[in-house]
Amino acid sequence: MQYLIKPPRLLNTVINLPASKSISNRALIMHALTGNGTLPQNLSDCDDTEVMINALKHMPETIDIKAAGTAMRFMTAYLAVTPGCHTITGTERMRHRPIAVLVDALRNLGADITYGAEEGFPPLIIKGCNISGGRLDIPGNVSSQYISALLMIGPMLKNGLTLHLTGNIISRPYIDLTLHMMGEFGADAEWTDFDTITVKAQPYKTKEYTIENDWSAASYWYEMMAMCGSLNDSVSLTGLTDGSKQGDSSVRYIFSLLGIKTSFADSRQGTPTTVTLRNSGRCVSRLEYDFVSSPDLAQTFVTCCAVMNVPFKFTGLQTLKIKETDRIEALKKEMRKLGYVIKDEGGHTLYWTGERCVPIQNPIIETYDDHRMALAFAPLAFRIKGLRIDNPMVVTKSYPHYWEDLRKAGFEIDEY
Ligand SMILES: O=C(O)C1=C[C@@H](OP(=O)(O)O)[C@@H](O)[C@H](O)C1
Ligand SMILES: C=C(OP(=O)(O)O)C(=O)O
Repeated sequence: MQYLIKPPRLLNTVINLPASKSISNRALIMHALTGNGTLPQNLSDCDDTEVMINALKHMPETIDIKAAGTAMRFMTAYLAVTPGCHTITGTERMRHRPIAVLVDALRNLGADITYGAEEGFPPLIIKGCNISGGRLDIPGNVSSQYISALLMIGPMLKNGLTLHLTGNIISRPYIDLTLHMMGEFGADAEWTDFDTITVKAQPYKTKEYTIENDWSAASYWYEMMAMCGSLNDSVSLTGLTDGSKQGDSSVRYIFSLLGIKTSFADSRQGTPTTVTLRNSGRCVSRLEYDFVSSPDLAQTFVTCCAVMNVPFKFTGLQTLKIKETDRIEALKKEMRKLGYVIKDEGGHTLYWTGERCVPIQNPIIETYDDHRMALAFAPLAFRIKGLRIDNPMVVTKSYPHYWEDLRKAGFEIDEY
């Protein structure tokens, strides 16, 4: 199936964003480790959180985690300290997303995990047992989700846990988010050096918890504001917090360089409120940015900057090739269809010098089972006539009501 997307003339709408899947999936693990208490409120209704809710509720012998990276990594650590024997598997892509760093770390701590097929990749067969914990060196340059997964079981280990992260630490705000939430759930976990984290053997406490909405999802509305470019347009997004611990809240600063102004209805830090976006019409002529702390925003800015005719150099993208698809290749290929020649360097940088090629008429954007391909390309419809998105339902991984929200905002979406 494809969606043909026609934009509205004006963008004036209020959007209730989905809840953050990163916060939802952390809250679910911590809630499960407390053993009781009320379920966190405002959990995301996205696929990646639904698989986690079902896995924790039913604990079947074989857990199919589908395409959810966080759920795969967090559940692996959780199952390692939970009685019972489980196989955890996922989609074809998930069975090719590396997990050896986490499995090695858990095994070094005493966990009983075997590979069900290829060494280093899911499926995993995990027998829960008592792990005493201790100190461990672990690469911090592959996926922060391995670190978060280990940290979250730290309070349950007899000797607590000290992680020494080696290599260039990537996606650091996600580790900080984990530590912050662990503190909210009563754990004692903190950075004790710039590369070392210590978790005390101090159990979680039950906590009533409400999930903040998703700043990564907000990025697509920022992109639409930048694309439509009229001073009379405005988009309001609900449930976001000034001073959010979500790393992707940095989107507001990066988009300020592209002219988008952000204002909070309630300026008290830490209170979820409505955020209003307006376009000032002022924009930098070139953008350089290091996305090592916010890799999920890369697609938003690659698509947006090129179509706004802002040459760019984006670094820190080394993790993009092991996400839902190889995002470096997917971006280069699909942007070429639109007439933009994006180049990569060393597997960690994407840049655009302004070079153009002949665009395809009525282009069909492939989404490669990657929600962010659909989410980031759809806003380009403001500038690209006849834009179609292939397999548009991929958005359910993080933002199930995206297309409904676009329709609400006045987009016409026809199905083919
Ligand atoms: O911990 C998390 O919630 C996430 C961490 C990031 O992954 P990496 O640490 O693999 O970059 C991010 O890309 C992902 O969408 C969510
Ligand atoms: C990379 C992502 O998700 P995950 O790694 O959790 O599958 C994402 O949502 O962009």
